[in-house]
Amino acid sequence: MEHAPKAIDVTNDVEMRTFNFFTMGIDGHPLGLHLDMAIPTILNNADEEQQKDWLPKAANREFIATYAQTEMGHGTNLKKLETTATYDPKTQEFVLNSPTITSTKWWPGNLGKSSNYAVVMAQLYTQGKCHGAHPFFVQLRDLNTHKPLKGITVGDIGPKFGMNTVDNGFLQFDHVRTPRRSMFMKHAKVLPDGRYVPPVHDKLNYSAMVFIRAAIVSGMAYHLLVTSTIAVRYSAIRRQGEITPGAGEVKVLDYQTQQHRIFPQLARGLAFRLSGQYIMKLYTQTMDDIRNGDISAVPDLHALSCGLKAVTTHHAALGLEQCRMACGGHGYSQASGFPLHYSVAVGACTYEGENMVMLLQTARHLMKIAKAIRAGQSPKSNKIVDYLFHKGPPKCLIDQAYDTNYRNVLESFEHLARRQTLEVYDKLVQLQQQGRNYEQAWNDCAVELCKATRAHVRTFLARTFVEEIDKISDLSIKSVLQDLLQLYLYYEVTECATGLLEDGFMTGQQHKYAKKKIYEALEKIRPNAVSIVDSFDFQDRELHSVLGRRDGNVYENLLKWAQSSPLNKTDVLPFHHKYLGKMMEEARQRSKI
Ligand SMILES: CCCCCCCC/C=C\CCCCCCCCCCC/C=C/C(=O)SCCNC(=O)CCNC(=O)[C@H](O)C(C)(C)COP(=O)(O)OP(=O)(O)OC[C@H]1O[C@@H](n2cnc3c(N)ncnc32)[C@H](O)[C@@H]1OP(=O)(O)O
Ligand SMILES: Cc1cc2nc3c(=O)[nH]c(=O)nc-3n(C[C@H](O)[C@H](O)[C@H](O)COP(=O)(O)OP(=O)(O)OC[C@H]3O[C@@H](n4cnc5c(N)ncnc54)[C@H](O)[C@@H]3O)c2cc1C
Repeated sequence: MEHAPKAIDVTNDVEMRTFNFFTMGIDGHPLGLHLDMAIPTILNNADEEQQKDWLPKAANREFIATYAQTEMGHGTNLKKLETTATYDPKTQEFVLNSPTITSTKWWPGNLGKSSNYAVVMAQLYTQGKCHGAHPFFVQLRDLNTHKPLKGITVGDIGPKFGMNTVDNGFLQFDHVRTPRRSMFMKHAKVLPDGRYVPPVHDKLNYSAMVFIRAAIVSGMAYHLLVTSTIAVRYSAIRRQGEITPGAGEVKVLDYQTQQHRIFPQLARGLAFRLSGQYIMKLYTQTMDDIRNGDISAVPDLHALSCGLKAVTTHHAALGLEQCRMACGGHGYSQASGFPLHYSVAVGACTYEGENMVMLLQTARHLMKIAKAIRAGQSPKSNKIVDYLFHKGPPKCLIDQAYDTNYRNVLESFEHLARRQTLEVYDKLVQLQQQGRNYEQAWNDCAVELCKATRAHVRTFLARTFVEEIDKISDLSIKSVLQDLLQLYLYYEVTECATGLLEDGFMTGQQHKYAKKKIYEALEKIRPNAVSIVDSFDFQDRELHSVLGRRDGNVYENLLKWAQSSPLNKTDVLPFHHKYLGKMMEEARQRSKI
């Protein structure tokens, strides 16, 4: 029986339970976009009167709304969205139109068959001028018959890589009229006579995307912790091969390679959860500030949410695949749950802002800071980026005898982020001095810009993990989490080793030291591994996995699962005699000739 120390209550909180509702619900939940994007849009973009009208009905589920922004021809470049909303002052209505095939709204979740309302992002035209993409709250289907309203063509976009129980849909408008007040009017407005009133910040209409980007960080934590649970539990019952000849087959979890494959995903899951809580708090605080007229935190929130979303989704996608591969053949079965979790999780690398584009958004923010640093300005007491202004130690100190609170490791991450940020900034300047325009220079530095963002986000994730573990008072829990923290930090050191070795900051000896600390951490985590994942208290139904069952009865239940397949309802299927049986009979006849 695996060692069972005290449970660790890391993810057993309401939010993660809520997340499960969202995420597992996303795979087939008709209210997914209603809850995740339509309601946040109403909360942050509807004025008081609109909120009074729409919010109670939305919360009461008197209708189902989606978030229809992406079009067949454009997802990233919102400036080029083609759906138009043209104001008609005579009737005080907007006319929504899909002028081209590529303007067809394409991808919105639950649009195909479930939703009867949508937040529609459209280019706003009034008094002959285009004011860019703005959100409108539009009814799509009759509330009683659920039939599409006049001028609206809507349907499902067909099977996808995953999430095939979500009716992602398409939507076309043929000069559909909607009242002036269907435009979200908290930030920008169009007056009855057609005059446009601009918002205090032209990106406040994008807040629903920011909410999801922030929420996705915890979402990725959830996916990593779920799949690590499956992989750890299965690896603790699966026996295969011997370590000591003649001593009997070992649990595959005793192989160092198995630990090196799974435990870092566990550690990253915790790291992402802690940063996920931070960014969600920053989102909530920023939305409150905006309500009070203070938009100062908007750029920080945008930059951090884009970077965290891109990094955590990427690592979650890789980590889930590692957990699957660690479970051998049964990991490839639908019975494992991995296909479901993976196909839901990896969608987040694309939706809510494709990862490359998100990394580059954060890089825009970093380049502004680099410019200020090169201009000799001092930091503006912003804990997320202040370290970039500081001069860290000239050499890596991770192998010093005492590294209180991993200060030396954090300074290594800070060094890499600082160097990468400033070097790519200097290259940007140099290319422009050589005659390239800014946009071309930017594109020629894009890969290095993405690296700067990754290094910056790594620093944030690591610092947050260290700070949050330091706050834990229960020493038995703290010691277990410190093992995971040690693994996380030194694993990240090896992951960015090229950057640390490139300028001689870290030595090969120190890289070897980092690896030693990883192997040490793996050994310390091994006896607690099953208890750590059990402490997450995921229900078997959440895991969707025969391999990850809490009772560990994999083999009996794997056979039961297989036998329940429709294919096994009868011993001989009709197709046999119709095709294979006939083919073999004919072959036998031919061989007798
Ligand atoms: C009950 C509540 C319980 C709590 C719930 C939490 C539970 C906790 C646990 C976990 C929850 C997990 C949930 C997981 C989620 C599952 C559900 C998922 C459903 C979602 C399905 C998918 C939906 C979609 O995909 S919606 C469509 C998404 N599309 C995009 O993201 C488009 C990407 N493109 C853009 O955003 C923009 O085009 C751009 C940013 C790339 C470029 O902007 P643009 O204006 O076009 O041009 P640019 O010149 O680059 O920018 C100009 C300046 O504006 C700044 N800026 C841009 N965007 C923003 C912004 N959003 N905010 C602030 N500032 C912005 C930019 O930095 C530029 O500034 P600068 O100063 O000039 O640099
Ligand atoms: C599962 C799922 C659910 C979705 N749900 C919704 C929804 O509910 N509502 C909604 O409105 N949308 C939704 N989407 C659409 C999603 O938001 C878009 O797919 C996403 O924004 C990317 O846009 P795109 O698909 O047009 O790709 P593109 O923007 O065409 O990008 C294609 C490729 O080009 C690269 N690229 C594009 N622009 C740049 C650039 N400036 N610099 C560098 N590289 C660039 C990208 O990195 C990407 O690799 C969903 C998508 C998926 C997969």
